[in-house]
Amino acid sequence: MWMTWKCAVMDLPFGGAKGGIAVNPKELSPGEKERLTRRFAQELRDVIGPNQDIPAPDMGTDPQTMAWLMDAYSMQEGETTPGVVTGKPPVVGGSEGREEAPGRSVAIITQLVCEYYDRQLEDTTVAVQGYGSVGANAARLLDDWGATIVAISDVNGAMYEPDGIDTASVPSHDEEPEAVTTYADTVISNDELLTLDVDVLIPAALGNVITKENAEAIAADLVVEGANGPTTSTADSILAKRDVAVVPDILANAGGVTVSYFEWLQDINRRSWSLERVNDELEAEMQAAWDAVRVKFEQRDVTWRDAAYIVALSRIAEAHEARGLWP
Ligand SMILES: NC(=O)C1=CN([C@@H]2O[C@H](COP(=O)(O)OP(=O)(O)OC[C@H]3O[C@@H](n4cnc5c(N)ncnc54)[C@H](O)[C@@H]3O)[C@@H](O)[C@H]2O)C=CC1
Ligand SMILES: O=C(O)CCC(=O)C(=O)O
Repeated sequence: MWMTWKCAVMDLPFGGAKGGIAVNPKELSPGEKERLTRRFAQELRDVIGPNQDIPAPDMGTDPQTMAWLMDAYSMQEGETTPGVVTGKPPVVGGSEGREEAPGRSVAIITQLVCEYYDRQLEDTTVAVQGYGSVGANAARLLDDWGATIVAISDVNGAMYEPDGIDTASVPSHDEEPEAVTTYADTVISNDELLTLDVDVLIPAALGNVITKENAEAIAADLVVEGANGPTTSTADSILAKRDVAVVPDILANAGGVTVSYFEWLQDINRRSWSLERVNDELEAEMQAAWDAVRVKFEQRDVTWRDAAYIVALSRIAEAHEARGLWP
């Protein structure tokens, strides 16, 4: 479901996804779907071994996991099928820049939304929950671009430095798992991080962390969603009433699916792109999606989330109409 929204808001003609396979499940009969799912789980089990847990998609998965998925599927096909999953290591058909892409898109959108509200990044304080693929890459880019990152966290708690953290010196989840607090002089809890008085809050770890219990206490002016679904719908309404701008996940972290789309293009064309090209094209796609959402935000006087849904749903409706599926 996330992928449908993200592809629609980014305008990507793409069926593949990290952790998914490049078929549209809607085109499969229930029997085919069940057969494929069972075959795939068994193949994955064969590749990673009987005593290993199959990792949940996304959080905790890494490029190697995606290479296992490609291998499992390719064994069935009798040939290497790199386009079947994305997020693979570049050496086996992955894309340069895919790992950093969701964090990069969060940083790009944060910069654009700050510009929109006439806020210079140099004068902007940011707190980031989660210091993994999404959170660490977003924090480091915003730090490079001049923002002051005052708090970052992992599952053990948060590092808090009101004068700004040198994000390059704190290892990300991938570099040294769950190490953030061991590098901190001042440790606060994840709950405290969420209610810090900062300009921008980026929840980039888990879903459902901004809830009706803490929405009144969110002190940031802007929330940019790095994780999928970090804000419950009740909390979303509370934040809207309080005029806290919330830029939704389906736009902000869509760099992941966008570079997955680039990866798929590279795989089916058997041609790899440079990191520079990936980053340039990602920036162009993010700018275009931001512009489309901003236009609806202004025209319809809705929240950023509703504006993104309007863009996505209009494109889906247009595609249905073009196919003649509706009278
Ligand atoms: N990696 C990707 O391609 C994309 C990921 N996302 C979403 O972003 C979120 C984060 O994913 P990744 O960065 O890939 O995961 P990751 O596994 O690289 O990092 C997760 C981070 O969250 C921290 N964390 C875990 N439980 C926590 C808790 N209870 N409280 C605070 N921090 C906690 C971990 O310690 C780690 O620092 C997830 O919601 C994921 O669905 C969204 C789009 C793309
Ligand atoms: O790479 C993709 O296609 C999906 C990325 C992802 O995990 C997400 O957008 O939630």
